Amino acid sequence: MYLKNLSLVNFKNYDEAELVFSDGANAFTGDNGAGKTNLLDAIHYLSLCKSYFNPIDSQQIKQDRDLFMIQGKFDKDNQEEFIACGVKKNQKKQFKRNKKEYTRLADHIGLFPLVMISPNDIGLILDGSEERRKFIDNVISQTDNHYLDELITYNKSLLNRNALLKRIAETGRYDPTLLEIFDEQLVNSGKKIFEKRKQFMESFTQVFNEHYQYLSDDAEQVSLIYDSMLLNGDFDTLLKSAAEKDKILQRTTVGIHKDELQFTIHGMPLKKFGSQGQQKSFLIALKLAKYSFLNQQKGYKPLLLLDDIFDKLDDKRITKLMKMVSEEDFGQIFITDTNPERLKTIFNSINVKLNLFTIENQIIRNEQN
Ligand SMILES: Nc1ncnc2c1ncn2[C@@H]1O[C@H](COP(=O)(O)OP(=O)(O)OP(=O)(O)O)[C@@H](O)[C@H]1O
Repeated sequence: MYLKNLSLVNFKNYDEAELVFSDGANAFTGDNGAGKTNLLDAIHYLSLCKSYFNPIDSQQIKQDRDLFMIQGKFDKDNQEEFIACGVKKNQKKQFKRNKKEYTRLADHIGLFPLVMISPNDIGLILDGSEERRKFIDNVISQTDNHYLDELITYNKSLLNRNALLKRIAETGRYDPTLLEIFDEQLVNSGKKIFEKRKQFMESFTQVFNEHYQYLSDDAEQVSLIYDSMLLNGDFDTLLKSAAEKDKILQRTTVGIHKDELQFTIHGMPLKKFGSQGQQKSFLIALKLAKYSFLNQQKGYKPLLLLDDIFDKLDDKRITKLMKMVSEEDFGQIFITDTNPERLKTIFNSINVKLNLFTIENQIIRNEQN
């Protein structure tokens, strides 16, 4: 599966743009603010119906214009697939596959899988545990529809239970039957989510380790550990024993909403002890593991988008990474960099053909390297 071409109208800083891609390595180069990341984001739209960076569709319309259009042709198993996305100010987003409009955007997601690696992702390491739970939830739910349903049910039950705990504290009154019902709902979906996360993490961690060790040349010992209260006991029992504490605190203190992914380097927390390059390598290995997982589950290779990937990585890691993503385990890739000479040198050194685009004042020139 690969994207053959892309056409834009009034998307972010572009009036109009037309690009034809190769099924291997493609790169966008230009100064800061030239619009390199915007092109990656347009590709992200075609694949996942939304921007990677900004959830508000209307803000992607070029300033002072009324609508944007993104169109692209994918090749999937030698069949052409024409995808079009249009957003008009104050109107619902239109999304079409082969000229037929989707009634549910969810039906499109997963058909053209994509993995983006961007400097924005550093929050996965530096921010709170919710970011890391979102990461695993996102990967699992891309290949398992039931998982998302269980998550929705769990979160609803959690809200209900917390609201009840608050009411109990405020009124002093207590309906044990209602609490039992919410507990049962929470335990039911919580256990399923826990089992899926645990099972997923077993294979994911292994692939992650392989990618990290390759990138770092086995120089560093890193680990990715799934930590859940449910590893220490049955959810039902844990919930019952925390009941009094929960009533005092007016919230549910045990459950899979407290799960954490621990990232360590040489046994110490990565957030505090990892260098910026090591943190970036960790992030890349996580995303590449996501890529491998989607590839294995879907049976075809997702697109891989690498935004500003070279900053903070040493030359050895950059070359290893580029070599890896250009080899047969990976498919079509898109890279952004401010420095065209660096890109040319790296791709020449690994003997891989690069389809290079140079962007200046909205003009996109294509030169084959
Ligand atoms: N809705 C919009 N209308 C007009 N311009 C926009 C809009 N959204 C973003 N831009 C412009 O797009 C430019 C940023 O583009 P982009 O992030 O793609 O740059 P880049 O080439 O990746 O830069 P860098 O090398 O700094 O990462 C900015 O100049 C910004 O003002």
